[in-house]
Amino acid sequence: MIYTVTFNPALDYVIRLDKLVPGTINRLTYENVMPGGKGINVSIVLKNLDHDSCALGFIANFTGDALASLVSAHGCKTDFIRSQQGMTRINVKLKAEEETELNGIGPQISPDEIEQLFAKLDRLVADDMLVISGSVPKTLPSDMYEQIMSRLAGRGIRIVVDAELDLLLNVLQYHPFLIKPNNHELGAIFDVELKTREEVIPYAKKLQARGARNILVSMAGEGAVFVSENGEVYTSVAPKGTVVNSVGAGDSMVAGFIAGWIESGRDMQHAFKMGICTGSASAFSADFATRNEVQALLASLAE
Ligand SMILES: Nc1ncnc2c1ncn2[C@@H]1O[C@H](COP(=O)(O)OP(=O)(O)OP(=O)(O)O)[C@@H](O)[C@H]1O
Ligand SMILES: O=P(O)(O)OC[C@@]1(O)O[C@H](CO)[C@@H](O)[C@@H]1O
Repeated sequence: MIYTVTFNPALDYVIRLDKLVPGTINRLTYENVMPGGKGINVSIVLKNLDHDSCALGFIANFTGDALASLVSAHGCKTDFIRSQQGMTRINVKLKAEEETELNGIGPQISPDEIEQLFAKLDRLVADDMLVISGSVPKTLPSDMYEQIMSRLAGRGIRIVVDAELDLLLNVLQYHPFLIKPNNHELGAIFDVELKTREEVIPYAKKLQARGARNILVSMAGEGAVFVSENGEVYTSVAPKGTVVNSVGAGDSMVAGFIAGWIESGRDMQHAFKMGICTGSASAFSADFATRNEVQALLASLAE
């Protein structure tokens, strides 16, 4: 079974307007509420690709109810923990001349609620896959990723981590199956700017050497780089298309990689291509990638 953990889920309020003028009333030309949070996005895209998963995380209040029903409406299994204080956040994704994101705070999570999450994770068994991604709200201990990974170490569970800086660096000692920084996050770790796929390769190898088994570096419109635990290096351009909504492209890529890895009998190169095409298919549509959209991009990449 695949599980995803989202510590701080969200309702993504995606809005458009021609021009944002601060200090005035701005009228929207488009609005949509989507379930959000990185692990939840992975679960939704996995479902679009016909793979079941169970979304775990903390929700609270009426926004939490709305989130849970939206995720279920996508056909995803959920096992959320209900926090008693605060509310599931609303993250504003504003698209005008520039893209601006306002990510909310999220609920207060008690030690007892954290224990409830650990109890759920203790039920995972060998060959399960666990995706942990996204920020940790301030009311949770900053070492939540490490606590989970040390607790699950040695049990044959493949863990995928999509997180930034220290959250990522501190778990490498537990040998995650896959990590997915983008080129900016990878560059920030080594204090360099990485613009091309060729520039990314040596730094991906350096980060992998700190403990990750496989590393996938996403580069938005520039494509991606993959370094496997057997030393294979794959690079690819991104498929061509018009970007409609790139929120969650990275999460879609993670879902596509996992789906491709499972469907191909663990072929890393196929997983890599499927990851790229799923990320791009999501970027090219208002909603998340569908199976047909991914297949079409896979065909275009092969040409
Ligand atoms: N402009 C684009 N054109 C084509 N493909 C794109 C574009 N943006 C994203 N993608 C696809 O999605 C993948 C992941 O994108 P990106 O590198 O932006 O991830 P990310 O930074 O984790 O994104 P986010 O945090 O918004 O989910 C890319 O490797 C690429 O395959
Ligand atoms: O605040 P975090 O947890 O870092 O990111 C949350 C978020 O921006 O990430 C997803 C896109 O990847 C969105 O659905 C969501 O709003």
